[in-house]
Amino acid sequence: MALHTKSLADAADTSGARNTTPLLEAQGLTLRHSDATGISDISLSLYRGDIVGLLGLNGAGKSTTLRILCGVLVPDQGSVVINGQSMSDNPLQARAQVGFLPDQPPLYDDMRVCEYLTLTGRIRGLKGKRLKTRQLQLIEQCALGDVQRKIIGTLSKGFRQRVGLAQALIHEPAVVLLDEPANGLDPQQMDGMRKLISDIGQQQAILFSTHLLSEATAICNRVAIIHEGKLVADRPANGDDLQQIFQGAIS
Ligand SMILES: Nc1ncnc2c1ncn2[C@@H]1O[C@H](COP(=O)(O)OP(=O)(O)OP(=O)(O)O)[C@@H](O)[C@H]1O
Repeated sequence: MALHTKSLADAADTSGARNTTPLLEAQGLTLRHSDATGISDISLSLYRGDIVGLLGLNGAGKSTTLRILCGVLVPDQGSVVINGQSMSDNPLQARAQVGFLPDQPPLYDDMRVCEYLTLTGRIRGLKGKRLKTRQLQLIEQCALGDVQRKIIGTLSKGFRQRVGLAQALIHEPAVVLLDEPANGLDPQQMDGMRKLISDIGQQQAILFSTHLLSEATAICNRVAIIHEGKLVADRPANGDDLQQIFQGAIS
């Protein structure tokens, strides 16, 4: 796994990606919930080929950050630009370039998997041959072939996550945001999810949240540590000091 992690980091670093415009640029994001919790002054950039783990404990602010980045929440302060489109000035154009898998996948339990992918594709503006092609690609990529005719409500947690991921990817977004995609999966399903994230991260930029440092270092080229609403580190995932930094931040 260490070798795999290194190859991902190298792929991102040797592609010249750092010389290009970020696919996602967040500056000074601040949001206070009614009870004064939330996030404060979070800045983050993602480039093509980045797979970044947003690592933090329960309540650290991971979901709040991801929801702001995908345009579901509006921050009190700060800005988000997705592939050159400002989330505040051009929200439709910016949101069209983001795929989001929330912590609870937004599924319709009484639909079949293939019907759901048709629906979510249409919502994202796909139709005709393009829609059919993307459905077929995602059924293969997310290994949904055996369940494509099944009712979503009958699927296991792992397959529900895969369907949720497929809806996040259907419009080929520049930026993919995943809120604890491996949560509740068994080790085999977790391996499958990691492989999927590694595959899609080659062409896009991915930010996913996790509680686990091991999860982040397994597939990411960078790890951003969030604690009590603040970003306390943003480092290469293969840095020897990550464990120490994470322990220091949360103790
Ligand atoms: N809608 C809301 N209203 C009030 N407080 C909220 C709301 N959403 C989140 N919070 C609070 O903001 C803080 C950050 O929550 P958030 O869900 O972003 O954390 P998280 O890192 O995703 O946590 P977890 O790992 O448990 O999902 C927490 O203290 C949470 O209770």
